[in-house]
Amino acid sequence: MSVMAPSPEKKLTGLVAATFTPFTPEGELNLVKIGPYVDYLTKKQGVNRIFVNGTTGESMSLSVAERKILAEEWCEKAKGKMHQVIVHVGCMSLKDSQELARHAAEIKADAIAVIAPSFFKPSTTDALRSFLQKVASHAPNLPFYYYHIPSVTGVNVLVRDVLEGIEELIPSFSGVKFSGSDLMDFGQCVSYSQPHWSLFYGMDEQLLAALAMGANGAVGSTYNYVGCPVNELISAFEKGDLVQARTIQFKMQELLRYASKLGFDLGVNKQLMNEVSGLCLGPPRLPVMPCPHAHALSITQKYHSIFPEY
Ligand SMILES: CC(=O)N[C@@H]([C@@H](O)[C@H](O)[C@H](O)CO)[C@@H](O)CC(=O)C(=O)O
Repeated sequence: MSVMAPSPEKKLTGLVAATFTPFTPEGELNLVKIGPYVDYLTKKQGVNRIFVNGTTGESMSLSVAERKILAEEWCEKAKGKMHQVIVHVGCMSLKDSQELARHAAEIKADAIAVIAPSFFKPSTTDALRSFLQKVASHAPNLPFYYYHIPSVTGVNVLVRDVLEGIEELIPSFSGVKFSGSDLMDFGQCVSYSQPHWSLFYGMDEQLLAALAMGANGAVGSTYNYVGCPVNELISAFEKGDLVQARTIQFKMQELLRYASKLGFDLGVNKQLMNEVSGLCLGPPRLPVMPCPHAHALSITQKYHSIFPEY
């Protein structure tokens, strides 16, 4: 199989929303919501890139068949509207991950990402690198991102070590979605990064620090509903207006701090999105619990008091 180097004009930058998976009240996929969801992100949130079937999308609670249907629908509805659709294909099983990688290539996704398996965890960095290589090789022409999220996977390797000579192993390697708090490791990844790679930061509450460290952009759940202010944060940072960038980051932190006191988990996060967007994306899937109504109202009020203009 021939391997295409990722084209520089497709280099990922800016804000990427990690999408929620729309469910019916009965817990089945609710595909009719995906078209309006894409329009909401592009028109109301100024977000033109999506990361689907990730943590926010509850990928690990979905079947392989459901993940394929979702990936297809996201790619279809995003056509001509979104700049990029990245499909997360990581699973506990290597075979399932490879199947999803091949499928992502078939449906012409723009890129794939893979999380570390977390039931049987890779015992060494090399074991993780081998897993990633075996998945990437099933979609050799798609840009490939390693998805680091140690708070969820418990796989706390240094990403910089994962990157050592990685293009010899994975020629399609294109960067990292770094959802960890270790900014030294992140900085070392930036320092080692190749010009065509993208290093995306995924702890939304401290994006500004990652931008200062050299992040090319951000992937996160909150960009579903704070896309506009965070785009302003990035612009302010690029203009060197740190006071304005900090003001926006602090507002986001205030919202998340408030929500955390009420137990900010995926169920609460999804309900906040439902309230703010009006999209009715349904409840989360068990074992994630739906958000208590009173909490959702209280956090939504806080959102509107912090971001009255949106
Ligand atoms: C643990 C977790 O869910 N992290 C989120 C963040 O966006 C997170 O919700 C945010 O920083 C608030 O804590 C993302 O990194 C996850 C993500 O991008 C994804 O859905 O794949």
